[in-house]
This record gives sequence, structure tokens and C-alpha cells, in this order.
Amino acid sequence: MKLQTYDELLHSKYRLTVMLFLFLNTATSLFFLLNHHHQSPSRILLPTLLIPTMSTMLLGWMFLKPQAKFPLLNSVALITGILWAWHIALKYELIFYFDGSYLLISLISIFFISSIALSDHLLAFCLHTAPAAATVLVLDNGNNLLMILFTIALPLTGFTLHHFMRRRSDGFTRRLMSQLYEEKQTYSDLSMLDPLTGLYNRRGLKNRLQNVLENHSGSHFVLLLDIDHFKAYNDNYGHAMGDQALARVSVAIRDAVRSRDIVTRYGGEEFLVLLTNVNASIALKLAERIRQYVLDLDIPHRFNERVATHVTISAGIAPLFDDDFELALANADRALYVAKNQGRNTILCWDNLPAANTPQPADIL
Ligand SMILES: Nc1nc2c(ncn2[C@@H]2O[C@H](COP(=O)(O)OP(=O)(O)OP(=O)(O)O)[C@@H](O)[C@H]2O)c(=O)[nH]1
Repeated sequence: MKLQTYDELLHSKYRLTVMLFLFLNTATSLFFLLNHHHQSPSRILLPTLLIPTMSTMLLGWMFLKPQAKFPLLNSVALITGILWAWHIALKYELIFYFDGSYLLISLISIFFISSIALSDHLLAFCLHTAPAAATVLVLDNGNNLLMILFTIALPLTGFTLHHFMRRRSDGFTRRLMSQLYEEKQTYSDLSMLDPLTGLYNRRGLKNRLQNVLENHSGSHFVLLLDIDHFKAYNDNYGHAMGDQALARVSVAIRDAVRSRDIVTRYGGEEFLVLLTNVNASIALKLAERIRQYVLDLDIPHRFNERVATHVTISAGIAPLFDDDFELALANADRALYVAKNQGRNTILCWDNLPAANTPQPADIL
């Protein structure tokens, strides 16, 4: 799960909260409307009519446009809270006997809606309950002060504590998510690199190649490079020295090309460079520069028979046509094969191969 999807989850939770809140307000006000006494003046119906009208309109809008920005929960909570307070005040005028129960029941109803729908939204909870609580306190005129204060304080204290606990756990989840995401990113990056040389491995190449091909721009060349007589180097200088030579050759290759070129350790002592957005003559120049840089490393190699007394490389180069990487690779491989046969420390371009030099497996020295 990405951070983005976690945010999406929170967003959809918020949307459901708003919808639940609107639904509960609609249901409660409809209940009051249905239980309306026929002899009561119709003016007391006004707030009870406004609540479901506003709520159903917002609900309908949220259903029809699920991607749209939702109404601010705090504003909706405050408006419905004021309408409920108005409803309580109007209805209180009609009650001729008073034992405090009407005000308490009204207050508990408002707290009931808030507790179910707004448990994760302390501010909206306060905005929705405060107008009714203040109205009840004023209308009660101190007769049931203790009882009303208790009815207000108990849920409020509970919700405040709940809110802070929730914020702590949300913060923890968010930090954990971003740490996991960063670690995943690091492992993903590392899985694309060769540990000995720090160059891309085949997986890294595949990933980068995909990006290059998606951009559809320019012409690209595949350059396949192989260290000459490396088996003899290993056999005579040891595997550890062989590793060192590989690492140094990798640096030389990386230094010789441009930052936009993709340098890969393609096999043991074989490298692949994808020269991007380049024409044939520049591609050849870059390949030649690699050959020279490797030679300039002056890594002694007495067993590089008939080539040089230092480590050298041979390379085959081929253009990437029609995004067909496999074909370009096969052509570069063919050119490399011929370059090896022509004496090594050589760069050969695929379209310059002499016809007679069609490679045969037995030709490899
Ligand atoms: N030190 C070291 N050697 C490696 C590594 N990977 C492959 N090699 C060696 O590279 C050598 C490749 O030898 P070959 O494929 O026979 O080719 P070559 O001797 O370079 O001969 P040509 O390519 O024909 O010039 C083998 O001896 C492998 O053991 C590595 O990571 N470290």
C-alpha cells in the first residue's frame, strides 16, 4: 500500500462520515416531523424541515458526484447544530409542564447523532452540540444545571481523550507508512544495481529501457562490451584482482559516456551500454572513447596475448530499430563476436560487418 492509497482511504472515510452525519440528521428530523402534533403552530416545523432538505440535497450531490470536493464537515455540523438549537427553543415554548426531561432528551438526541457520526472529528462534534447545549442551559434557567452539565461534560471529555489517542495512532501509522515506502523504494533501487560495480544489472536495464522506449524520441544504440582474455586474467592474478579490474573498468565506461546513457553490467565481464538519443557517428565516438579510457587505466595484463600488455575491451555496436531491443542486442553481439575474432581491443559496428565474417561458434578463440 502506498502513502497515496492511505490518503485515499482516509478521504473515503471522511466522505462516509459526512454521508452518515447527513443521514442521521435527516432520519432524526423526519422522525420529529412525523410525530408533529397537528394543533401545534406550523412555524415550529421550519428548522425540522430545513435540516432534511439541506441534508438530502447534500447527500444527493455527494452520490451524483463522488469525485467532487465534499462539503466542509465543520460548516455542515455548525449549521445543523444551530437548526437543532432553534428547534429545541421553538418546541420548548409549547411545553406547559416542565420537569427538565424534555431538554435533557433533546440534548441527548443531539449528542447521540454526534457520537455516532463525528467520533473522529472533535471540532465538528463541538460545533454540532454547542448551540443545542447553550440553548438548553439558557432555557433550563439553572433548574437542572448539574444534570445538564454532566450530560455535556461526559461525552465531551470522552471524545477529547479519544480524539488525542486517535491523532497519536494516525501519526504513528503515517510515519510507519512513509518509512515502509522509503525502505521499499531503497530495496527496489538496490535490486536494480550490481553490487560489485554499482552499475545497473539486467533488471535495472529493463526498467530504464522501458522509460526510454516510452519516450519514443531519438535514435538509440546498443553497445555490448567484453573484457579481453579475462579468464586468463583471473587465472593468473586471482579472482580478487579480477573483481578490482572489473570495478575499475566499470568506472571507466561510466566516465566515458554521457549521464543519459544507461550503463549495465550485463554478465560476468560483459557490459551493455544503451546510448540514448544519439546518431551513429557520435555513438561510435562514445564507443571508441570507452575503449581508450579502459586502455588508459593501465591495468597490467601480461596474459592478454597478442593484444596488449594491459586490460582491453572489445565491443559490438548496433542501432535500436523499431523498439526491438532483442534484435539490436543480437546484432551487437554478432559485431562483438567479429571484433573478438579480428584481434580484440576493437570496436565494430553491426552494419559494417564484412560479409565473409559471419560468425561460427568454432571461431571463438
Ligand atoms: N573476478 C571475476 N571474474 C568474473 C566475474 N564474472 C565472470 N568472471 C570471469 O570472467 C571470465 C570470462 O571468461 P571467458 O568468457 O572465457 O572469456 P575471456 O577469457 O574474457 O575471453 P574473450 O572474451 O574471448 O576475450 C571467466 O573466467 C569468469 O570466471 C566476476 O564477477 N569476478
